[in-house]
Amino acid sequence: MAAALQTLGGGIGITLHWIAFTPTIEQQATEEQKKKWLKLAQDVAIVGAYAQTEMGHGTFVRGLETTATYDPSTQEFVINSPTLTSTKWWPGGLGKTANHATVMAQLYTRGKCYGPHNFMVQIRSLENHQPCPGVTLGDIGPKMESNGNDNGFARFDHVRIPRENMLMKFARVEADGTYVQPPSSKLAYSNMVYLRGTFVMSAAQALASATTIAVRYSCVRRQSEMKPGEPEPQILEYQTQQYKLFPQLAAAYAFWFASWFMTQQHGSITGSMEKGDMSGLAELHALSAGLKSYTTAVTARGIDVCRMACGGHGYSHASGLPALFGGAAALCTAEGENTVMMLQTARYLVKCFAQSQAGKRLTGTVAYLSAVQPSPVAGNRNMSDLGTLVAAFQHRAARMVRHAAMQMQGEMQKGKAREDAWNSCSVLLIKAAEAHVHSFVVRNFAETVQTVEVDESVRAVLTSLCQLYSLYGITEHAGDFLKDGYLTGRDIDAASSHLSAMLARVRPDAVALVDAFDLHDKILRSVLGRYDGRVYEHLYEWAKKSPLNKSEVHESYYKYLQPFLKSNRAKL
Ligand SMILES: CCCCCCCC/C=C\CCCCCCC/C=C/C(=O)SCCNC(=O)CCNC(=O)[C@H](O)C(C)(C)COP(=O)(O)OP(=O)(O)OC[C@H]1O[C@@H](n2cnc3c(N)ncnc32)[C@H](O)[C@@H]1OP(=O)(O)O
Ligand SMILES: Cc1cc2nc3c(=O)[nH]c(=O)nc-3n(C[C@H](O)[C@H](O)[C@H](O)COP(=O)(O)OP(=O)(O)OC[C@H]3O[C@@H](n4cnc5c(N)ncnc54)[C@H](O)[C@@H]3O)c2cc1C
Repeated sequence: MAAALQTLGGGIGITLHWIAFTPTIEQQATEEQKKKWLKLAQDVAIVGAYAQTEMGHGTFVRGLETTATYDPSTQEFVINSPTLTSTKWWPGGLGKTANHATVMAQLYTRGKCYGPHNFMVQIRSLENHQPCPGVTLGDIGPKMESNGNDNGFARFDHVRIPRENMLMKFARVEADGTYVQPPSSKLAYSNMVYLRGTFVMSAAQALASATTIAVRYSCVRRQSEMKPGEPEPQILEYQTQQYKLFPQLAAAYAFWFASWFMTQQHGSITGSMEKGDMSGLAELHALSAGLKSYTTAVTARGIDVCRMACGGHGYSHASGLPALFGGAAALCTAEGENTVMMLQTARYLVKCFAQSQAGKRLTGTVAYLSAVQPSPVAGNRNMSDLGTLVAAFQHRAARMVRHAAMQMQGEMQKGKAREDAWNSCSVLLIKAAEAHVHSFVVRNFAETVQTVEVDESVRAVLTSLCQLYSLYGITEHAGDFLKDGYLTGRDIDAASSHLSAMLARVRPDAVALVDAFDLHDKILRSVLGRYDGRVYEHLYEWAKKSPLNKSEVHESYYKYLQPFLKSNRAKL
C-alpha cells in the first residue's frame, strides 16, 4: 500500500488504479474479460479509477443515480448521469490521470432495475488523453490532504459501451437483455470488502509510522528539569510521554497482527466462495467493516496524539505527522464511512445474538457471544494474565451486544417498527460493535504473541506490549467493565498500577520496537523520525528550503507591508 501511495508526481495519482480498479477486474470480471483488461491494467498500459461514489451518494450504494440501460438492438449499455447529484465525485485518479474507469451504475434491462453493477468505461483517448465523446471530467479541487491525488468528477451523457463491458463474473445480461441473477447481490460489493481489509494494514502502517517518528524524536528531544540541577532528560523519560505513545505503539502491533488475520480470512473465505460456498460472506463483511472502522478511527486519533507529543515541531510538515494524520483521516471516510461500517457490524451481531438465543451454536469471531456467562463472577482477578484480560473484553462485548439487542426488542415490543427501533438504539449498537471489534483485536493480539515463532526474549516484549494494550483499554473504558460487577474497583486499580509497570517495562525496548517496523526514512518522510537522529541540523536545512526563503525580503513587503508601514508612520 505504501508503494502504491507514492504518486507519480503532483496532480496525478494511480493509487486507486492499484488498490481498487485492478482488484475490481480481478474479482468481478469473467475469465474472458480478464484476458482483455487485466494484463493491460497490471502492466499500466491503461490507467483506471474506481468510479462508484457520486456527488449525492457515497454511503447508500443502492441510492446511486448513474444508469446503465441495456439496448438489445445494438447489444450495448447506455451509461448516463441523469442529474447533477449523479455526477461521479471523489474517485481517485478520475480527474486527470485515468483513461478507464469501473463505473458503478443502476442496471436497467427490459424496463426493470436490477440495482448497482460494475461497468468498464473508457473515459479518455489512448491517443491524446482527451475525454471520450459524452464524457465530462475534472478534478474536485483541494482537499485536507493527499493533494497529489487527482480525486475527480465525471459525467456521462448517454455514453454507449458494448454489452461485454459489464463485469459479468457474478451477474450477467444476455444478448437479448435477459438478466441472470448472481449467487448474492452483494458480490458486486466484493471489491469494497477487499479494500476495507487492506485498510487495516494501512492503519497499522500509519500508526507504526507515527509512533516511529514520535518515539525516536522523544529520545532526541531533551526538555525541562526532572530534578533541580540535573541535565534536561529525554522527554520519553516522562511517564506522561510514555502514557501517550506506548498505547499507540501497542495498537500499531495489535492492528498489524489483526491485518494478518484479516488477510488470511479474506483469502480463505473468498476461496470457498470461488467453489460456490457463500456461507462465510456475512462474517467477512462484518469483520472487514468493523476492523476497518475501528482501526482507522483509533489510528487517526493516535497519530494526532503522537503529533501533540512532539510539541511545535510535531505541528511542522517537517515532522511528517500532519500529512500522516490527513491520510489516516481519509481512511475513516473512504471505503465506507466509519459509522456506517460499524453499524453493519452491529447488524451482524444482533442477528448472531438472536440465533444464539434460539439455541444455535455460534462460530468464528462471534463464538464467544454464546459462551460468555451473563452473570458476572466478581473477585480478585490476576490483571496481568492475558487470559483474564481477553475474557474481560469478551464479557464486556457480550454484555453490550445483549443490552443493545434487548433494548431494540423492547422498543419493538412497545410497537415501534424494526427500522425505528434500530435507529433509536443505534448509539448503543455502535458502542456494542466497537466493544466486539476491540475484544477481537485483544484476543487476536494475545493469540499471536503466544504462538508467533520468535525468540523467547522477543515473545516476552510482545507479551508486555499486549498486556499494555489490554490494560490501557480496560482503564480507558473502566465503566463498561464495572457496570455489571464483572470487574471491581480493586480490579481497575490493579489494572492501572500494572499499566504503569508496563510503561516502565516497555521503555528500554521502545526504540527497538519502532525500528522493528523497518520504515525507511524515504517512507517516513520525517525530519523528527530520522533513523540517524540528526534532527536539528536537518530541521534547519529543511526550513531553509522553504519557498519563502528564496529571497531575503519577500515581494509581499514591497506590495503590502511597506506602503502600510509608511502610511502608519505618516500619521505619527
Ligand atoms: C508506511 C506507509 C504509511 C501508509 C499510511 C497510509 C495513510 C493513508 C494515506 C492516504 C489515504 C488516502 C485514501 C486512500 C484511498 C481511498 C480509496 C477509497 C475508495 C472508495 O471510497 S470506493 C467507494 C467506497 N464506498 C463504500 O464503501 C460504500 C459504503 N456503502 C455500502 O457498502 C453499502 O451501501 C452498505 C453496506 C452501507 C449498505 O448496503 P445495502 O443497503 O445494500 O445493504 P443493507 O440493506 O444495509 O444490508 C442488506 C444485507 O446485505 C449485507 N451486506 C451489505 N454489504 C455487504 C457486503 N459488502 N458483503 C456482504 N454482505 C453485505 C448486510 O450485512 C445485510 O445482510 P443481512 O440482511 O443482515 O443478512
Ligand atoms: C480521500 C478519499 C478518497 C476517495 N476515493 C474514492 C474512490 O476512489 N472511489 C469512490 O467511488 N469513492 C471514493 N471516495 C468517496 C468515499 O467512498 C465516500 O466519501 C464515503 O463512502 C462516504 O460517503 P459520503 O461521502 O456520501 O458521506 P455520507 O454517506 O453522506 O456520510 C455523511 C454522514 O452521514 C452519516 N450517515 C450516512 N448514512 C448513515 C446511516 N445509514 N446511518 C447513520 N449515519 C449515516 C455518515 O455516518 C456520515 O457521518 C473517497 C473519499 C475520500 C475522502
